[in-house]
Amino acid sequence: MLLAGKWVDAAQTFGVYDPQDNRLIAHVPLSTKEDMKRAIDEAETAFQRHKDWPTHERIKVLKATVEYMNENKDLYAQTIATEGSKTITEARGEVKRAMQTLEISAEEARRLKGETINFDQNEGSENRVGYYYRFPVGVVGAITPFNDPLNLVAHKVGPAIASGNAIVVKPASVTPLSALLLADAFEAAGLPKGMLSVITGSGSELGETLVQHPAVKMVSFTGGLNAGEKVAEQSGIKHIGMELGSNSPAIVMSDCDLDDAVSSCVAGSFGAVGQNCIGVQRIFVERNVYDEFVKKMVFQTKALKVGDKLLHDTDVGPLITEKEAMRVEDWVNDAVDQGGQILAGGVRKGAFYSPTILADVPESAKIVKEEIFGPVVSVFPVDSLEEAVEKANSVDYGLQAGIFTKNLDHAFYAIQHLECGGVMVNDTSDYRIDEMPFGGVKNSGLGREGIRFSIETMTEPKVVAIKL
Ligand SMILES: NC(=O)c1ccc[n+]([C@@H]2O[C@H](COP(=O)([O-])OP(=O)(O)OC[C@H]3O[C@@H](n4cnc5c(N)ncnc54)[C@H](O)[C@@H]3O)[C@@H](O)[C@H]2O)c1
Ligand SMILES: O=C[C@H](O)CS(=O)(=O)O
Repeated sequence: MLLAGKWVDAAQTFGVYDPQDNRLIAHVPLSTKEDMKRAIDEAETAFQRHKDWPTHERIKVLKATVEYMNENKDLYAQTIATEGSKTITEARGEVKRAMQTLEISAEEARRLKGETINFDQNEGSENRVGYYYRFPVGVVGAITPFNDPLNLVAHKVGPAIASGNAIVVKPASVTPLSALLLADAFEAAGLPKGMLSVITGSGSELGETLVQHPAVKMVSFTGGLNAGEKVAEQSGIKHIGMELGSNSPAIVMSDCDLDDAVSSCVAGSFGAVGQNCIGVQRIFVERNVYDEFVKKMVFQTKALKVGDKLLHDTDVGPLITEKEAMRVEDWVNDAVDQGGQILAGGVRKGAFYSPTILADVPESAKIVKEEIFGPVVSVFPVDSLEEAVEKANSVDYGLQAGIFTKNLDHAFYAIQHLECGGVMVNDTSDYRIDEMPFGGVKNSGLGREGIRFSIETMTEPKVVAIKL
């Protein structure tokens, strides 16, 4: 088989399929542990060779990468929409964000600095001057999920390159093409050979090799809790960044703009087919507006167009596999068996699952306690903000949360008491700009992404004290 200009044994490849119709769209290398080790060794060699790679050159490569992506943005969008679940409209949005992520990375490269230290604050150190500066850890190992196959890879590669690191990426096996295209852009932009490698294949097979390799000094993982726990166990004494799952709540108070809350919750629950770490999964509505809220949300949800991802007026595409759609169906049926009511949706057709609203679901149900990662949201009436916050906090995740209210006291109570990494006021949890600190507490992860924050985990401070 001819693959990327090289003849390879077909057994050394695996297929990438469009989840919409199971059409084979590409073959990519089924890399081995030896391939991963070779990529890491190349990364280490490249890092050592380019330790003095000047910041202005790093900025130039990042900016040239963005230019290349902009010239090919239709190809990038088409690839995201074809290999993944996103509609073409959502995919175009992701390409724009990925370019922005790399632009911010170039800016943060310029801002990467240390500080002077006034040693004379200590008696006996009056004759010392100095500072600390940040230096790159060396080789970063990155493992990325399927749902944002371009921007979440950019969120690792951008800061790594900006801070002078080499990086080896293991993308999700179902959506590797976007990561490979990103590598093409960096190559076209003149990134020195070996500074970035994308190694495709099985996560469990290659992930262990990547995170345990002694040359890998920082592990940056984004994915589900199960895999994240394995990566954390395997990594050992290394810098580690964990961006994991969630089960995000929205609180709707009666004093809010209800129409705004409804439209935001519909978008936040069903965007990207709900395969979104900060998607809305639970909505707590103050009882005196609960019926009106539910009626309006059901109406808008039923109006969503589910269908062909590549059509511009499609709102919701397929889940990433039919198997995932069947899992979502099972979780909904489990909730119904426990007394839950389906107010909208609840219908599966192949990999498609209609946007679903559940009511009267017991709080002990799996679909309330765990991460559904699908187009299903559960609504609950509450009698007070305190009750809403207590219920919002009653899961083992804490990534982001949203509260709709015009009352500042309510907003600041929620800000103070919600256990999570981000609180959005008058918006849902599904809000992020790529520069802000992003991450969660409890089982939602360790550390923060967002370019400047990623760079901190990919660099080490070194103190310099000069005795005069
Ligand atoms: N917090 C965030 O920023 C964020 C962003 C996107 C997705 N996510 C989470 O990711 C999950 C969905 O993505 P997914 O289905 O691709 O996740 P996943 O955990 O199944 O896979 C994520 C990555 O880990 C690899 N992997 C799987 N098992 C592994 C192992 N044992 N060792 C090493 N690597 C392994 C996979 O190949 C993939 O590249 C959801 O839980 C979602 O919330 C979190
Ligand atoms: O799925 C989780 C993503 O990190 C959310 S976003 O696409 O970056 O906003």
